[in-house]
Amino acid sequence: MIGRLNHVAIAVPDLDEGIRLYRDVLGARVSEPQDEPDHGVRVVFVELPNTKIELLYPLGENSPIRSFLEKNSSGGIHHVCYEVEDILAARDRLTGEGARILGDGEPKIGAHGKPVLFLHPKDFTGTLVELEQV
Ligand SMILES: C[C@@H](C(=O)O)C(=O)SCCNC(=O)CCNC(=O)[C@H](O)C(C)(C)COP(=O)(O)OP(=O)(O)OC[C@H]1O[C@@H](n2cnc3c(N)ncnc32)[C@H](O)[C@@H]1OP(=O)(O)O
Ligand SMILES: [Co+2]
Repeated sequence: MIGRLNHVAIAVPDLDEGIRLYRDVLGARVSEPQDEPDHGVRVVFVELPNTKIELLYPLGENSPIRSFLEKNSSGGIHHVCYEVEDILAARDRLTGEGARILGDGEPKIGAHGKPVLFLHPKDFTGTLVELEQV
């Protein structure tokens, strides 16, 4: 059911420093920061030949990454995003398997303008999983 790895997300305590590290030190192509108020994050995409790295910085008081950064003060890998062809079919199959969909269970539009869902990290060996319909 899952397809390609769309991105690996890294939460960062300092977005400018994250951009500097990926652009100037590692020599990658890095997008302009974009605010995603529906998701409570500011994001930057690092474009690699085979996938993307999403640098995440909290936006707003209720950012879902705030407590993660409190526990991981240097930042850290926050989630992996797998592509699916049909997000509602994926959701129904996963809920049938007992996995918990985060939020209200309905897809939101993600940073690429496509529907996304998140699965509880405790149901996937401690890793927060995002699904994106492509
Ligand atoms: C723009 C979009 C896109 O790409 O298109 C995005 O990616 S937006 C990316 C940002 N959006 C999201 O992450 C949305 C989905 N995330 C959420 O709903 C939340 O972050 C949760 C995953 C439910 C965690 O919420 P919160 O940190 O407030 O809860 P909590 O501190 O009580 O954590 C509950 C337990 O889960 C663990 N936990 C929390 N975040 C985790 C993570 N990222 N990876 C692995 N484990 C994690 C905690 O350590 C804790 O375990 P212990 O109890 O063992 O200590
Ligand atoms: Co993401």
